[in-house]
Amino acid sequence: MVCTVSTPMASGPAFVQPAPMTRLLPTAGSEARPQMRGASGSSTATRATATSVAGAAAAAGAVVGAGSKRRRAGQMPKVNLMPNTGKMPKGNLMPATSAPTLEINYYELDDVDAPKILAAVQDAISAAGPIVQETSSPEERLLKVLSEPSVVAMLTSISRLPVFSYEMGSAFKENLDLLLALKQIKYFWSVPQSQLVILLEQLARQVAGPKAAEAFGEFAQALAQTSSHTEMIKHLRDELPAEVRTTYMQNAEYLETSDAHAVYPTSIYRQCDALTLATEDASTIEAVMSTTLTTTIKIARKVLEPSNRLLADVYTPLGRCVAVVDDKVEALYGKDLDAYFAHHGIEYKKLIFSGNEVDKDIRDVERILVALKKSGQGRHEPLLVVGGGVIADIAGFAAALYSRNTPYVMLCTSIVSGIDAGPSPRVCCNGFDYKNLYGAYHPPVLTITDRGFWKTLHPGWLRHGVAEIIKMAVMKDLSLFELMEKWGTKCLVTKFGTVGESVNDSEFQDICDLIVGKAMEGYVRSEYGNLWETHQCRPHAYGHTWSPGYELPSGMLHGQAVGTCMGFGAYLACKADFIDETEMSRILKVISDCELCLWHPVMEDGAAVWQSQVAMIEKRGGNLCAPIPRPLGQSGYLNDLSEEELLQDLQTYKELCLSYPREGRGVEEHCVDVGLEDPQAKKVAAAVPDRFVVTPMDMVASKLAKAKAENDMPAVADAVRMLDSVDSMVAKYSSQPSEALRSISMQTAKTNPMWADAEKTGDTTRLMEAEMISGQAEGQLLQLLVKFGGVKKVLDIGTFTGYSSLAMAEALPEDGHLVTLEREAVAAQMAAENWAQSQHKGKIESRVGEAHELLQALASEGASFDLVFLDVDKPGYLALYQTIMDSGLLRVGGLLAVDNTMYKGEELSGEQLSVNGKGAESLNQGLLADERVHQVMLPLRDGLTLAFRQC
Ligand SMILES: C[S@@+](CC[C@H](N)C(=O)[O-])C[C@H]1O[C@@H](n2cnc3c(N)ncnc32)[C@H](O)[C@@H]1O
Repeated sequence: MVCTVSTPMASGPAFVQPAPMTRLLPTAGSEARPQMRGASGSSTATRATATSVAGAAAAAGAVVGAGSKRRRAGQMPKVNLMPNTGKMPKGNLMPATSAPTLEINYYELDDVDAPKILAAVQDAISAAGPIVQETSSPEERLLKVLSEPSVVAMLTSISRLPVFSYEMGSAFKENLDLLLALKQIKYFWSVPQSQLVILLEQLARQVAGPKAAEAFGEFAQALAQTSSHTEMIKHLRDELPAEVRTTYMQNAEYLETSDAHAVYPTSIYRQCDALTLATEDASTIEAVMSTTLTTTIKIARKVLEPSNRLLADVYTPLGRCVAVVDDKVEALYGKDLDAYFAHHGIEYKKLIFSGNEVDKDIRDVERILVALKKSGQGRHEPLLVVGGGVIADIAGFAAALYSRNTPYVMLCTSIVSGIDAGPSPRVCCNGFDYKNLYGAYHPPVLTITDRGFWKTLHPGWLRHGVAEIIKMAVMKDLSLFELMEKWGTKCLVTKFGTVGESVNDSEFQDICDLIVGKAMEGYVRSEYGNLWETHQCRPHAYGHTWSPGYELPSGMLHGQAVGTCMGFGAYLACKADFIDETEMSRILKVISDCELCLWHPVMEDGAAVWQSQVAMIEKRGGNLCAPIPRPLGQSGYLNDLSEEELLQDLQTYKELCLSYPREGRGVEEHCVDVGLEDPQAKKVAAAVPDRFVVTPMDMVASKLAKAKAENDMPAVADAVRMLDSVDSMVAKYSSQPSEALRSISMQTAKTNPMWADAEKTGDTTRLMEAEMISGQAEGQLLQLLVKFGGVKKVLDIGTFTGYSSLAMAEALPEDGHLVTLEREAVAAQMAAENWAQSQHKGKIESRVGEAHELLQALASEGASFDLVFLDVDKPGYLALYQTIMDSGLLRVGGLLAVDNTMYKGEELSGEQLSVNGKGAESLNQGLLADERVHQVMLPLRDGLTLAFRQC
């Protein structure tokens, strides 16, 4: 699909086409200048300049001469300019001014003559074909191609065409790929060398077939290997033969005044035009301005396979690609993206951002802007945006803001972005708890939808996206509706032909593409003609009139809420005689078959639904303008619905829905059902003041949340300082350790180099670290437990340098006994040396070996302990725990203390657990499932769990 979006330049009074153009202003100089004409004046000098330049182009064989000019650069509306006769047209009540009006026209372009353009392209391609296959260097071949008279003629003449105009679109509407190439060829002078050759290849494919295109393709690949292929064509001018150079330069000079877009473009995807009318004394000026944007949409397959050139053709000429990528997409397809760009020799800079609704704040947009600046993003190079609806919205908005507008290519990876948010001109972010409060109108220059990405979508997300397809089908396309009736369920089950047997079902593959393409086409047909939302007849707002009032409170997925609103809209359409009952039933059935919600209990709150209608009327400029089908497949608008009627209609609609499967309810209706946070819960939590801050951790979390919301780095630093100080505070206000324990801490702190050597020499079986020591807070807790519990017999599993052993021994009574187990003889030896000076050393018995074996031995000796401290390698935790319990090593009424049960917070981070993290998790689960113990996990240091053996 190739679309040109043009905003209407004029509305209101009818204008009449002007007499042929003449200019009043001289044309010399480098800036594009407006051409101003008075009622009757003209400048022959200026006209002579234009004619002589046009003559030069004609001499080179240009297909369109100066005799056939248009005034429009882009697709200007068919305006009729008022003849400036000084007399008012009949029926006009406005008095005429006697002074002549000055009229400023900005551009002067050639007429579109499709057969001539086509012939010129054919001539150029057949002349260039043999040249690109020569054996000389790619650089030489390119110069030769550019010097070929028919190529010169084609390029210069296309550069003078209104390529974004309605006439151009109509002339080439039967061949959209040709139209797309011609739109860009206009800018040939300023595009990179590679880009021009890729465009020639595309032209060749359209006018001379795949074989001819192949030769250009090979040439493009050879050229892409040269160091200069990213340089603009105009930089080759001095290497061209003199007469060729002169022709190109004269063309450039001519364009400077007739259409500067073509010779000094800031963007090859948008143009401007205006009509300015001024009284002779310039005391009153009436002007209208327009912006014309061009965009392309492709429903494609296997976009990231190296053989697919859609992205490569955009980024090879630039030599690099800067991309904003959704973090979840990066996790799933990051390697494929890396490999794709590496294969094509394109430098790939990826900027990863979260694509969650909660991360759709203006600060998230700002973060993207900062990243773009850091990556040196240029205003000419299209940014690549890869992801779903949220990334499409925030990265598109960042692109709109960056350098006031930067083009971007949207690679849609979700169903919602693939048919709705992706090609949407409405880019935005949330603010002050309002969805999409800030935004701009900035569609991508290229949107690519590849449903291959949908295979990894949660089924709930697919359903939610299907709602948008049904929306377009009901409002715009009966044939799409019929496809959904027939294939909607299968699309859901097979994730649009991306899983199971359906992958090899070519007929179904085509059906899926057709459904996606038609949904997309319906969407842009509704949206692109009303780009700035300057009126409210917006068919794509079907299903979006009443549900905004209850979507958040219900916690429903957007698509599910849209389902309810579409169903209700269909019911109202039937009631208004816009559709008949059969059509209404068909609509409700498709919604229900696609497992979407028709009715949700939240709709019982009629007052809230009415409030939504009131808010919508305000938003829609005082009109309800609720889009509903009229008839099925076409759009109508409901404008009057009183509160009383609404409440009554909701009740009748509810009764109707109850007869549908699941009593009208959807499958996995709510955000939480598909693993997403409930946005309402999030909103409520965000609104909760600091009164819920009751612990230092709460305070840190609260500060960090606030800092995140306000992008406040000093507040982040403050939170970090607090976190760092927690251990010091615990140490400060806990009993102080003995001198012997202090000494063990100090000695152990120096051991790291020694442990590294010991591992290398094989003196230890594992790498030990000074940080393995338990330390003061735990030491004091263990001492307290020994004292409080009247403990006499302690088992310390994991001696290391002897800190926990000595700490507990110090607390034991004189007749107390502690057995400590250690696998590494070196550590056990060091511990013994550390206790050597302590008066409590006699209470300690050290055993060296694998804990498991040592436990078996202790058990066979009939040993039993009041307190067991477990602090060894985590993967063995659960097995050791079971041995301790099953063998009776921990007596009933005894206490088990286990260290590191929160293992580095791995489980909290949500990242994949390490083997140690998994070991800690297994033990935690084991404790939970074991009724013999009553336990509590304390967030002391790395987590310390105390488990009392009750039976
Ligand atoms: C974290 S450190 C113990 C720290 C000590 N409790 C303290 O208070 O400083 C773990 C010790 O257990 C030992 N260890 C690890 N796994 C073991 C096992 N399966 N059997 C015996 N000892 C083991 C290690 O060699 C290490 O010295």
